[in-house]
Formats: sequence, C-alpha cells, structure tokens
Amino acid sequence: MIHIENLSKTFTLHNQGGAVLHVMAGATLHVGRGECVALTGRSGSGKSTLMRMIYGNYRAASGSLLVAGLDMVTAQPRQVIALRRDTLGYVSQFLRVVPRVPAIEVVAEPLLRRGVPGGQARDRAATLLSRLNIPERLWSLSPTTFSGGEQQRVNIARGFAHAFPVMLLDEPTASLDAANREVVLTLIEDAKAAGAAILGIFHDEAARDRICDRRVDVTHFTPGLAA
Ligand SMILES: Nc1ncnc2c1ncn2[C@@H]1O[C@H](COP(=O)(O)OP(=O)(O)OP(=O)(O)O)[C@@H](O)[C@H]1O
Repeated sequence: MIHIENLSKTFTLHNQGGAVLHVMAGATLHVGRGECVALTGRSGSGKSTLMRMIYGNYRAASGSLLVAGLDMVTAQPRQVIALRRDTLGYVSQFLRVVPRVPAIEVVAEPLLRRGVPGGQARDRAATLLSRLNIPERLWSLSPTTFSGGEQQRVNIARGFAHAFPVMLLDEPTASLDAANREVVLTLIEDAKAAGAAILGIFHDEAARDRICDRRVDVTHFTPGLAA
C-alpha cells in the first residue's frame, strides 16, 4: 500500500541565502496490507520528513512514492484530499483543536466528511471516546480546555474513527497511562488484523516490539549519516 523507491528530499532555505539542505536520499520502503512497520533512526535522521512526504505535506525532490496507487510526487491537491478522506489516515502527536467544536463532533468528523449518517458517525465516536476513557460529561465540550492526555486521546479516537486502509502514526502511545496505552495498542492491532498498512514512529520500544513486524532505519537514507 506504501511503495517508496529511491526517494530524495531537499529543503531550500529562501530566507538564508537560498541554502539547499539535502536531508534524504535513496529512501526505499514498502508497507503491505496488514503490516506494521516502524521508522527508527536518531533524532534529525528524517523520520518526520518521510512521514510528511507520504502524507503529501512535503513534496519529494526525486524518486517514486505511491500510496494506494497514487503517485504522491506528481499528485494534484484534489487527489491528495480524496486520498486523505478515504484511504490515508494520520494520527499526529497533538490534536489541532478547532475552537467551539465539541469533542464528539471532532471525533465523528472524518466519518461525516465521508458521508456516513450523523447518528451512525456519533455512535462510533461515542464508542471510541468511551474506550479511551474520556468521561461522557466532556463529550459535548470543546477539547480546547482538556488536559494534554485527554486531547491526545481525542486525537487518537478521531484518527481511528474511519478504518483507513493506510495509517501513519506519530508516537501514538507517548505520554499515555498504562490503561489507555493498552487501548491504543489494541486499536492498532485491530486495524492491522482488518488489513490496514501501518507506518509509525514509536519511541515506546515495548509498543514497537509488540505491534511492528519490521523496522526501517531512516539513518540509512540520511546523506552523510548513511551506515
Ligand atoms: N521545513 C524544514 N525546513 C528545513 N529543514 C527541515 C525542515 N523539516 C526538517 N528539516 C531538516 O530535515 C532533517 C530531518 O528532520 P526530521 O524532523 O525529519 O527528523 P526526525 O528523524 O523526525 O527527528 P526527531 O526524532 O528529532 O523528531 C533535519 O536536519 C531537519 O533540520
């Protein structure tokens, strides 16, 4: 579902005399259905940059990057939007909170956007919020005032509301307590069992060992650092 061949990335710093940074070269990686792959490598090796290229936030300089058959190097914005609506999910580390939107709507939104009827979407959102131990009295409130951990759990509930065939996870268990960490690991295992292709950054080594089938060390794709 994710096919990456010989991908490279440069950043041009226009505010610093046009300096060009070569941050990635020769990146090659494949993630199939029902597989979970962990990106590893030291800080600054390019894990987040690779995830952002896969999600379509950064454009690669050269090489090939296919997500569910869509070529992300040449894709049009409307194709990327459709891919993100139906096929490619991204659980970022932090919730981007829209003021005044209740938590249950935040979680239901990916389903509503796909045309799932409101009642059904909110039922699914309620199930996830319960599983992630968000007290029901908070569901009708905006997550802006929630604790850091509560916001993270709302973010995870939102990320798993629709069963995306391809998922990117950025430290999904960071700073969760043991009970909620277990819930999240089970959600990931269920998504895998349902055939999702998952790529993630997991500093939680025990979590990585439990759910990931393989590791890819991004340091091998870092110019000047490659082993
Ligand atoms: N928008 C940007 N503009 C310029 N350079 C960038 C940009 N984003 C990332 N970089 C550079 O690309 C390299 C890889 O950064 P990246 O954030 O992908 O590393 P990482 O492996 O995710 O690190 P960490 O584990 O610390 O989060 C770094 O040298 C960083 O400075």
